[in-house]
Amino acid sequence: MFDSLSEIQRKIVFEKNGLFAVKACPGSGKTYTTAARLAHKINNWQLPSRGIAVLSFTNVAWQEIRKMLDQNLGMAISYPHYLGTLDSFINKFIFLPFGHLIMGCGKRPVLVGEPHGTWSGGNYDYDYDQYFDCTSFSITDGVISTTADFTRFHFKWRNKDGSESGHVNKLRETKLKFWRQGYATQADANYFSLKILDKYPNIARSIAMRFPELIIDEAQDTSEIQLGIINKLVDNGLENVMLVGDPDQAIFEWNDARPDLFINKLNEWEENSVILDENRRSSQNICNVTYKLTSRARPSVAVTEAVKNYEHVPEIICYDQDNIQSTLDYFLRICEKHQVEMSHEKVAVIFRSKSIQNLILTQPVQIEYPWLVGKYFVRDLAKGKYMAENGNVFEAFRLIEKALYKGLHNKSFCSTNDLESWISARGFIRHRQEIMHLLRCLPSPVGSINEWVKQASDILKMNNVAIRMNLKPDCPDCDFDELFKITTERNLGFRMGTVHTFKGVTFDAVLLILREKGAQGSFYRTMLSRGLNTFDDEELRIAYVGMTRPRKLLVIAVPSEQSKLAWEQRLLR
Ligand SMILES: Nc1ncnc2c1ncn2[C@@H]1O[C@H](COP(=O)(O)OP(=O)(O)OP(=O)(O)O)[C@@H](O)[C@H]1O
Repeated sequence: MFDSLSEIQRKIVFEKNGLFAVKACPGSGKTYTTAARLAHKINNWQLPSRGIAVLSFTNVAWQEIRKMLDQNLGMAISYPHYLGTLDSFINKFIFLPFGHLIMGCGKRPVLVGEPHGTWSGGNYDYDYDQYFDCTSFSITDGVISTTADFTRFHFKWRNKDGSESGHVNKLRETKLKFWRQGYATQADANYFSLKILDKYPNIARSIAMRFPELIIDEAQDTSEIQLGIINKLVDNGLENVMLVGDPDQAIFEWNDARPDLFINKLNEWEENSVILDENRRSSQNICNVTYKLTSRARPSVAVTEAVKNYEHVPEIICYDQDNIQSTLDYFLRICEKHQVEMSHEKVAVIFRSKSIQNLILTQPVQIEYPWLVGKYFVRDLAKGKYMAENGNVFEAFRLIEKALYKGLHNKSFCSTNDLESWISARGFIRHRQEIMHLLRCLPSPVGSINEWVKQASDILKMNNVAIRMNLKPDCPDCDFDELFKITTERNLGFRMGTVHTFKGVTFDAVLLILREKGAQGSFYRTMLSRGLNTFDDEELRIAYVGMTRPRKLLVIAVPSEQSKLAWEQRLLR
């Protein structure tokens, strides 16, 4: 692992210390270098109860570091060091042990909402309780949405004159109510953690003692609050921080990413910082095209022997919405012609919008969901049965037991503790037997959901399970497959997913499918003709992350000749 490091990578691995940032282009070995630095540090570590924390943003990203260490050096990370997500670090060392000091609840808080579990709060359509899991607070204490999907809310956040609508205050009250009961979402956990470190500097000092070295991968995705937490640790004695990231790849699922935060840090620590600008993933042809979407003056240099001179020049093609299959066929023919092996590891179809996936899998674009607010356990029971029938009995069991708990106790959320106490009160064996019995007895998950719910209600009654199941009275009936079809890539032979799911991942060949507009509603061709680049707009960064995944083949598909022209003018001229 160490032998193949470039000179500048070696500097990062063996020499750099103190506070510094590494600004790097796609495929420049950010993950590889981070893993190598960690290995080198651990091999020379002298402190028995203090360690290095290596943090990334997604589970996929930190697992990639773990895999690189395991495969290259047979090394595993254990105490006193910590490898995981930044969120998990914040939860474990700040929020869960100390959250009660500041939340107004008398006990250790419980994390709810994704990724910790589904929140099903609220008892009627306009009940603000249902929004607890998709709202939080900003660094300046304003209520914010943590979902990009504003159709989830039954109201507008702003009045016509731009002022905050009265609904926002209702959301604030809901947040305070559930906080006092000890519930918090991940965004709340970050918000409170910054407040904890601010109010109790001793806690910040003890974390800086426990982890004298912090390495943050994908640091371009650090939010203002998370960066605030890192700054607090530095203010309280943390001496070694390495932030490694690429501002051109700052993209965030539910919020505008803030590449400027990383750039500010880079400027603040300029003297000690480093730039990694050799591309170890892609061909020079791909580098020559993709950099044109950024503000950089020159393409990065492709250095990997096996791909750097690969002859295929990225293509931009038009697709027909009603016949996306012909575009797929075209891409697969190119892969075949260039002898790219068709497999999930090597080939991917990547899109910005999930609606493209529906086109590929010929699923309905949108259906109205029949679930009633406050009765989401009906969905979970139906989904559990569907999953069991499709071979995923373990997950189905877990979904059904939590759904039953919520239905029987009229609760919005079932935490691990709730579930454990319920199971121990019922008796473990009886609990398992009853859930398995119900899983078997629930009607077969085919055809009409209305019909299924009627039959399932009777079955629950016969089994003395006292919960009432119903659906929205005026919702059109839908079919099980429409509701729950598990999107399977298995038969397609290649990977398929949104740009966000493939961040940091490498393929040999990529088909990137874009719509006319990004999710925020701006036309790509307008952004391109106005000369905007990845620094100006998150939609362009998302497209950039997608187009920098392949080693050898890149095909970008857009929906009209006009779009094609705009993309060609920017990337291919
Ligand atoms: N010094 C090196 N020796 C061998 N392989 C390397 C080296 N540096 C990087 N690589 C390889 O180059 C590829 C890209 O590296 P890596 O995934 O670390 O880049 P990255 O900068 O994290 O990419 P992205 O910005 O897209 O997330 C990987 O296959 C990695 O194993």
